[in-house]
Amino acid sequence: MTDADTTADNATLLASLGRLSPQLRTIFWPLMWGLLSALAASVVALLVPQVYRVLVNSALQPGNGTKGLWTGAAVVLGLGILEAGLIALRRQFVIVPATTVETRMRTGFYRHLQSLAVEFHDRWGSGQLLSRAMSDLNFMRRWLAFGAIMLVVTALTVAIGVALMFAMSWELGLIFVAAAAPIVVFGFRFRQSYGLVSRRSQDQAGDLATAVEESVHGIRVLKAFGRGREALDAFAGQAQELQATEIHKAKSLAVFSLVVTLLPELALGAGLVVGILLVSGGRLDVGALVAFFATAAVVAGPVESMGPLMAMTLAAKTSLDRHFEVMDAVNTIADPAAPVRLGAVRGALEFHGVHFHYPDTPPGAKDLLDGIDLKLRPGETMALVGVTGCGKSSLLSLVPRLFDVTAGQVLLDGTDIRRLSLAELRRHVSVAFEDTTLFSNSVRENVLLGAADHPGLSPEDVLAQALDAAQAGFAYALPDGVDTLIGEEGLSLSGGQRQRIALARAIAARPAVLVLDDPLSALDVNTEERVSSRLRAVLAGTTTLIVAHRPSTVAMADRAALLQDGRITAVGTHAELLAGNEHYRYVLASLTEEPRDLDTGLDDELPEDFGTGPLQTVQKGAPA
Ligand SMILES: Nc1ncnc2c1ncn2[C@@H]1O[C@H](COP(=O)(O)OP(=O)(O)OP(=O)(O)O)[C@@H](O)[C@H]1O
Repeated sequence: MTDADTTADNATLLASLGRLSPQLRTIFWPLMWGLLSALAASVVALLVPQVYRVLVNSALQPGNGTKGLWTGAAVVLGLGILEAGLIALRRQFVIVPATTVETRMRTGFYRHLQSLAVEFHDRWGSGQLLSRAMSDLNFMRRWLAFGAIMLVVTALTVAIGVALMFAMSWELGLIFVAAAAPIVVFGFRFRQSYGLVSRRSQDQAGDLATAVEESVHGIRVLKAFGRGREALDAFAGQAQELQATEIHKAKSLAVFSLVVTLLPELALGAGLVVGILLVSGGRLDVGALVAFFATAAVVAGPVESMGPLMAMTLAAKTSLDRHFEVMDAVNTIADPAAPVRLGAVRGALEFHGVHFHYPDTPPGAKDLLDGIDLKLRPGETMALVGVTGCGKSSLLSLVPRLFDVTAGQVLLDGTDIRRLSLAELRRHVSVAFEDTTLFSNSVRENVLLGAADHPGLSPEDVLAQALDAAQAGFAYALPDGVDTLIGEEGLSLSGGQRQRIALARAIAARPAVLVLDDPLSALDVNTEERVSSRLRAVLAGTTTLIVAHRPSTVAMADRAALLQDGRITAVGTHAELLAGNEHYRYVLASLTEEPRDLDTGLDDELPEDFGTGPLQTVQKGAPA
C-alpha cells in the first residue's frame, strides 16, 4: 500500500456521498422515478395487510358468504402483480443512469491518470489504480442503482409500516418499536467498525492486484531466478491477510444480521401474546390483529435488510473515498495559465543552473543535479556521459517535463519550457528510453503513436522513414508486416527489436529535440553501427541529447558532456575529452561494448520493395 492510501479519509458519510452530486444532477429525474417506483412498490406491499384486515373481518361476519372472499383475493393478486411491475420499473429507470455515471467517472479517472505527473505514478501501485478504476466504480454503480434507492425506500417502508401498526394498536406498535430501537443503536456502532474493515479489505484487494500485475510482468525474471515459490509464498501471505479481513467483515455483518433478525422475531412473539389478550379483552378486532402481523411481516424484511444496506452504503463511501483520493491528487506538472507559443522551433536546448532532486529525497540532502549548465546548438547531437547512477536519465526526464526542475531553467529556443503548453512541448520533444514500452497494437500504430501530420508526407512515408532510420526493417518481415500485433498481447519481440521500434516511434514524431536514453543498449555492435550511421543522417537537423553507455554511441555524437557529482564538468568532442579529461577516460573505460541483451540484427533484411528509392532524410520543419 502506498503512503497515499494511508490518508484514510475521515470525511463523514454525507460529505463523501455528497461528492457524487455533480454526477447525479444529470440523472436526477430517472433516479427519482426509480425511487418513486420502489417506494410505490413498498406502499403496495403495505396495502395487502389492510385488505387482509377487511377480508378477515367480513369473512368472520355470519351470513357474508364467499363473494367478498373472491373479491378480496382478486385485489390481493392485483396488488401483487402491481408490486412486481413497480419493482421491474425501478430497475428500468435506474440501470441506464447508473451505468452512465459509472462510465463517465471511469473515463474521467483515466483522463486524470493520464494527466498526473510521473512522480504520482512512482508512488502509486498499479493494482491500486486498477482496482479503483474498475471494482470501486463498479461497486459505486451497484450502490447507486440498488443500495442508495433501497436504503431510502427501506427506511420509508419501516416508517410507514410502524405508523400503520400504531394506528392498529399502539400497544403492539410500542412492542415492535422497543425491538427496533436497539437495532438503530447497534446499527450506528456497526457503521463505524464496518467502515474501517471494509476500507482495509478494499486496500488489501488493491495490493493483491498489484502483486498479480507485477508477477505477470516479471514472470521471466521469476522463472529464470527460480523465485516462483517465494513469489507464491508472498502472494499467499497477502491473500491470507485479505481472507482474514474478509472473515472479520463477514463475522461483524453476521452478528449485526443476527441482532436485526432476532429482535423483530422476539417482538413478534411478545406481540402475539399481547395481541391475543387484547382481542379477548375486546380492545382489538381479529382483522386488525391479522393485519398487524401481516404488516409486521412486510416490515420485518426491510428491517432485516437495513444492516446489509447500511454496510453497502459504507462500502460505497469507501469506494468513493478511494476514487476521490486519486481524483484529488494535484497534477504537479500542468500547463501554464497563459502558454507561450513558439511557432517554428530551431531546437536550441539549454540547461541553465538546473537543480533537481526527487520528491522522496530527505531534506538537507545534496541535489542529484546540482547546478547543471549545458547548451545544445540547434541540430547538434550531444552524448551525455557519466558513471552509473549519476543522474543522466534524470536530467533527460526534465526535457519533456516528466519531472520539473527544482531550481534553474530548461530553455527551448530561449524560452523556459514551463511557459509552453505540455502539448506544444511534447510536440517539439520526443523521447526513447532504454526500457521500452510497446502497446498492444500493430507495429504501425506503435510507431505512429506520436507522429504529427507532415506536409507532403503520407503516414506510410513517415512510417517507412522512421523504421529505416531505426534499422527496424524487420517489421516488414513479421507475419502481418507492419500490421502485426506486438506488445503485451501480441508477438514477442527481442529486446533489440523492441528498442528499434521505440526508436522509430521517437523519430516518427519528427521532433525538434530528441531525447534518447541509451536507446541502442540491446543492439549488437554491428547493428548499432548501422543504426548510428542512419541516425546521424536522419538527425542532421534534430537536436539530440543521448545518454551513452558505450563508446560507439558516444562516437556518433558531435560533442559529449560529462556529468559528474551533479554538474557538467566537461564538454567537448569525444577526441578532446579523451585526450584531456581523466574522469572521462575513466568513465569510458568502464563502459562496455557488449550489448546487455544481444540482438544480432540478422532478421533485419529489408524486403526488396523497401527503401529502394533514395531515402529521404527526416528534417525537422521541412518535408523531406
Ligand atoms: N523515480 C525516482 N524516484 C526517486 N529516485 C530515483 C528515481 N529515479 C531514479 N532515482 C535515483 O536517482 C539517482 C540517479 O538515477 P538515474 O537513473 O538518473 O541515473 P543514471 O545516471 O541514468 O544511471 P544509469 O547509468 O545506471 O542508467 C539514482 O540514485 C536513482 O536511484
